[in-house]
Amino acid sequence: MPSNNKKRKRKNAIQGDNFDKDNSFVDLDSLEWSEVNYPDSIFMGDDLGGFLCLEEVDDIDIEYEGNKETQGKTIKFKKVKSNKKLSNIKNNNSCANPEEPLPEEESSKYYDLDTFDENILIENKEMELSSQSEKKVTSYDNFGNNENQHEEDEYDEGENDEASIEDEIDVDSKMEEESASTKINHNQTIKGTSQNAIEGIDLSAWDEFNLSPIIMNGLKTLKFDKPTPIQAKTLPFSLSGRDVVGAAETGSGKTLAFGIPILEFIFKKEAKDFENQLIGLILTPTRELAVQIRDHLQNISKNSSIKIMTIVGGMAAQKQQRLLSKHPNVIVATPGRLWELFSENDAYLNSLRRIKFLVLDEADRMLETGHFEELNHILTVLSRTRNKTDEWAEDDIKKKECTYELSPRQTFVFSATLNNKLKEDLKRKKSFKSKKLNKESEGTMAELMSRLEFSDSDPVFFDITPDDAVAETLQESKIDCLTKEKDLYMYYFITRYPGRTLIFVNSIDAIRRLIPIIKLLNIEVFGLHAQMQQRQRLKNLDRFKQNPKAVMIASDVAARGLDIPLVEHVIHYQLPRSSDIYIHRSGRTARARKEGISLMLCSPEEQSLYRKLCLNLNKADGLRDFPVDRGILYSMKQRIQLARQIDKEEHKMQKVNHDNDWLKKTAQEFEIELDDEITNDSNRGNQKQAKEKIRSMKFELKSLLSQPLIPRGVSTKYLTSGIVRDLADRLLDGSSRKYKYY
Ligand SMILES: Nc1ncnc2c1ncn2[C@@H]1O[C@H](COP(=O)(O)OP(=O)(O)OP(=O)(O)O)[C@@H](O)[C@H]1O
Repeated sequence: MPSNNKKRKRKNAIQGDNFDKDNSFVDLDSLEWSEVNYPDSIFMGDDLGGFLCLEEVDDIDIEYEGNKETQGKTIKFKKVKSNKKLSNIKNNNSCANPEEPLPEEESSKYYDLDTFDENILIENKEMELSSQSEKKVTSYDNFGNNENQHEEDEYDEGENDEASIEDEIDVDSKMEEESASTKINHNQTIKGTSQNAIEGIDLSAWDEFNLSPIIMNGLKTLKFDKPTPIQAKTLPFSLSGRDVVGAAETGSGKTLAFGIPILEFIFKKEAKDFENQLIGLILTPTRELAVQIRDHLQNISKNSSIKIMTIVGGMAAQKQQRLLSKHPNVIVATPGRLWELFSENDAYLNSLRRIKFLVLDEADRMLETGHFEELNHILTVLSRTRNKTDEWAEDDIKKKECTYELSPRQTFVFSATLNNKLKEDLKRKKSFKSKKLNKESEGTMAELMSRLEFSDSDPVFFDITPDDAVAETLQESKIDCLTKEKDLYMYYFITRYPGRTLIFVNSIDAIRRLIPIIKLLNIEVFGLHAQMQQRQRLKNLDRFKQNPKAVMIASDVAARGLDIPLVEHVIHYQLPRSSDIYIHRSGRTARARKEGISLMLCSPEEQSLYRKLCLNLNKADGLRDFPVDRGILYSMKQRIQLARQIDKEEHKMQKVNHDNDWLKKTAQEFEIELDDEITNDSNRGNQKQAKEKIRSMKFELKSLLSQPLIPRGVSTKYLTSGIVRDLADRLLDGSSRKYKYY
């Protein structure tokens, strides 16, 4: 054992288990030891004789050397290669160490999601996963396995997934199949689809745009009888070749405002002119949004031979490489993965330089940490002035001369939240063309705009965001309550107004704390945050979409752009850090002129943030108080308290089990016989008691849940004046579902 007075634990020391035997012997002190965490109770009271801590090391094999007499006397250590790392990561993801549930106060501590990009966390983990699985795939290749094997490995992340999710992730595979099939002549397609098109929908409002039959059929099938205001305003310009910057409320149809001109450009051409050419690049801040945009564009161009693909992190890079080799016409991407795949490939970089359309969706979010660096690289590649100037010189980007003439490119920038300063500049037709910017402009929208190198000296700018920046059909409200009462009011709202509800929190710990409690209360609930595997994220989204009464607890990874059909309510369990986040979170409901409620749960500690938000949102009078029927709160409180208690006890038990398992395993490895006292085996009786307690509490909760919620004493329901009361009343009598379209 090493001489530094520390006991060390050997890990992965099973001979012949995934080990590469060709490695040579090593000196143990030269290895990367890492400290082992163990429960404090383990060595309590022992005379540890100078013991400091336990350390472990991965990928070491032990060999015993010597002849018959001396066998086992000499130990040698070999550094070996193991593929256990991948399975460790997988295990860590699928079964986190049980911990004590966090108290509300703690789990409500803020991660500043304006600056903290969860994607970076997951990206690192996934990069590791991805490179591991790629290595695995490559090694299969060496053994001569066929491509089907790759398919199995692509999402090698543990669980068996349902077909629906496979479908969702795998729409890109359809591109693969389609590109292999005979190319479709667009005129034939038009004939085919018009026969299937839904009759009886008047599309005359679209006539002025003279759209191709494929898109008209798509609009008909989707029953989009007229353009939304942002579409009506921007299409005449974007279709005639102008650059456009558009700001419009959430859910107002911005995707087609930038999507139609790209598709139209492709459909107006002969298939042979574009079939292998990358025409459009759409950059988005999140993966789910990229997948959603691709689906939306595919839906509108059904039965055409257009190839639209997503390039996003969290999905197998190998597969995305393979799809890229099929020459997509439109790529919807997150900047990070796009840069990862394109930066080392000159052919890809050249195809980027030739694009005819560049779109930045949710442009302002792209400025945030985690996106801007890669976006910067991409814009440097796309820059037309780069070869003539050293203004944007960047060491790590290959400065290859373009040997061909760059064709004109249209640029579209869209968001629901462009800042006021930028709007002012755009209104004043301030030119962003390659102007020198001062230090303060670094990383701002102004810098981004100048980097975009619009073809227009003044891009067309439309700002149709309402004064308070949220949809007219959104009813905004708040409940003032103590932090510890938030669970109760959340439960009150979701039971009193059942409907598809998205609950936003500011930390992943809060998601982990709330999900089991809501589950115990018999409500179907899912989580969505960036530390989740991409596959699990899509799966949860899919399930949430399928159940009209489901609840999803999400971090702000779900705040931008996601178009989930009929999200009726958004709850801000914790206040958003900025008014932009508030707008995007709330914008997950009340989309496409449908009604929706946004409810803020505001604790006393959040009051000053609340006032700032109202100021920025032009809501001098604040938000309306949501009417609460206090009569039934008492019975709800009992349920919530019981659910929280059960959850706490379950965590406690899991933790004891987990510690015991760890201890036994460790002792086995060291061949130490453990005392009953230490292993907690003597506590078996306590464990049994705890189980019994949980069982009886669950029984009690079940009985409470089966009883109707009866108001206690006289109902003290009070209703505030105005629209929220009206909406709450209408929600109660079920008459609020009026679906209006533009
Ligand atoms: N012309 C139309 N008529 C009716 N519905 C439409 C029309 N255009 C788009 N929609 C629908 O409106 C919804 C919102 O559209 P979209 O996702 O493009 O909004 P958005 O403005 O990009 O929102 P966000 O800012 O939240 O990303 C979608 O379900 C879309 O199918």
